[in-house]
Amino acid sequence: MKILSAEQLNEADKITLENEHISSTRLMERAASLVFNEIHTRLEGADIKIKIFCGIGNNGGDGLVIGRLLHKYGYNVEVFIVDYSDKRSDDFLINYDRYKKESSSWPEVIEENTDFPEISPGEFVVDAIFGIGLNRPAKGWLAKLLKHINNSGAFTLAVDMPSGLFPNKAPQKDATIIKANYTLSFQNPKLTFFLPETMNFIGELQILDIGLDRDFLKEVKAVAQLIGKREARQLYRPRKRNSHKGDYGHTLVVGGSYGKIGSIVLSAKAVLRSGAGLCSVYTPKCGYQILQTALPEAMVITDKAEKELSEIKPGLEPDVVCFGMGAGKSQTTANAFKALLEETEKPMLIDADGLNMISENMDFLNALPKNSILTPHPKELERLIGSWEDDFEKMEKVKDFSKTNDLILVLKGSHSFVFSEGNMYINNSGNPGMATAGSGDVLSGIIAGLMSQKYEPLVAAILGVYMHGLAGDICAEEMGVETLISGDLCDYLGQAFLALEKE
Ligand SMILES: NC(=O)C1=CN([C@@H]2O[C@H](COP(=O)(O)OP(=O)(O)OC[C@H]3O[C@@H](n4cnc5c(N)ncnc54)[C@H](O)[C@@H]3O)[C@@H](O)[C@H]2O)[C@@H](O)CC1
Ligand SMILES: [K+]
Repeated sequence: MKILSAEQLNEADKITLENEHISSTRLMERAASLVFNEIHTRLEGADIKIKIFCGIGNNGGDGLVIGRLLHKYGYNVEVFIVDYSDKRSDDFLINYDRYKKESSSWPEVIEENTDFPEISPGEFVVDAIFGIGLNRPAKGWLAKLLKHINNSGAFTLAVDMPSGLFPNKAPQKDATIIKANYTLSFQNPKLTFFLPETMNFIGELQILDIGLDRDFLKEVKAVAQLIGKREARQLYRPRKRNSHKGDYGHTLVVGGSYGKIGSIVLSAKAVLRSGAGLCSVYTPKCGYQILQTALPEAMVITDKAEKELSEIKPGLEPDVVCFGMGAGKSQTTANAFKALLEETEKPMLIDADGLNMISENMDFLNALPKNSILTPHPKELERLIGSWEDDFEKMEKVKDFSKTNDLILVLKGSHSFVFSEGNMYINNSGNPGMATAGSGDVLSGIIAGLMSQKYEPLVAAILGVYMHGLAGDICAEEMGVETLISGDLCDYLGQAFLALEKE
């Protein structure tokens, strides 16, 4: 699904009105009716107190339509106009009048010195103060009102966006923002919903298709692509009946050091579980028995050194090399890594200490085969590209870094991001249970395993990240988020592939 900016959504809005020959009031009625339907379906006429806070722009107009419909269906609803400016939008005014005509009660106006209405924890609040039109932080009494709603403990539903959040820029550090339990957003998700600093304001997210112009939406260049099951399924290639293990490639996992052999056990297991035909592991001597015992399906080749990688001479030609997990970053290992980079021509996957060694020797980037994949977590990323002011600056820096160096970057996080050629893909699977030791080693293995099966590196990265999250989701559903450990992610990959294929 495409993630669009406020400007693009406004453009889509305009084009829809022209092409469908409808008024903006009609479009507002359509969008807000969908919100009403969602509320009505869930509340089923319950006698719960509903308070709707409407701004004076079109988000407020939506709120008034929702209020009118709830009123019509007999709900116990109170509407408040948050009167922060006299620049009321036309559709706000039309719906303000309609509300007054069709409902028995008039909305209450909240201004600078008005006492805020009391809100109790059992009530239902609809936040229709600001949507994508927010152009500066909420200040003064307005900020106090947002805090008052947040402190009430009431269930809060945000219309289009939680008020106070910008769709495509970072909020100020001390900004006041509605902390929604649920967000019903129109047509396309907004970038801010997926960034670490702002994602927690959204609560649960649902996108409502308000029927904006299909052709425009198809053509417009997305700010980013959100990768869900539908998108992942399109990337997946089922196996042919008539095939053998050679068709699925040979992955070489290189890494491990004394005390950190577990990391490559996890990566190699994920390589095989994601469908690679063969997996070899190159490791210091101390890893030999551990690997052969823990993972008899993998072949093991050892370095001449006992406890660290000193010279990477596997004596085979793999389809893909997956490097770095548990490798350590001694000078000896760094030299061996540099030599490996220089000898390798096919795109590689670099993780963990491989990334740290690059950060300490940025010239290694020149030797990295084009289209290789780097999989940093935020700390590793900071070592690679330096610090950033906010999430939006971070995204721009990563985009530039991946473009300049001709590589694919997977930024791991609650929503992992994949960057390639100036494009951005946001993963929508996964859960907090996956914040556990070794989860990244499994991800590297999955992506490398897919690369060895001749998935293009970018496709392997996007699909791999999705499958990793999906395995985690299935797993968490069965065992809970606390209990999930990385080995489980490998074990549940099979169920994830089955779930991907199922409608
Ligand atoms: N674009 C679309 O396709 C559709 C949009 N609709 C609704 O329209 C909304 C956007 O409406 P608007 O563009 O009128 O914008 P909003 O209703 O989000 O807010 C706009 C008003 O607030 C003012 N403002 C912004 N930040 C402020 C601040 N911090 N303090 C005080 N005033 C501030 C602006 O100058 C503007 O007058 C969407 O979020 C959605 O709810 C829907 O009605 C249907 C279709
Ligand atoms: K809102």
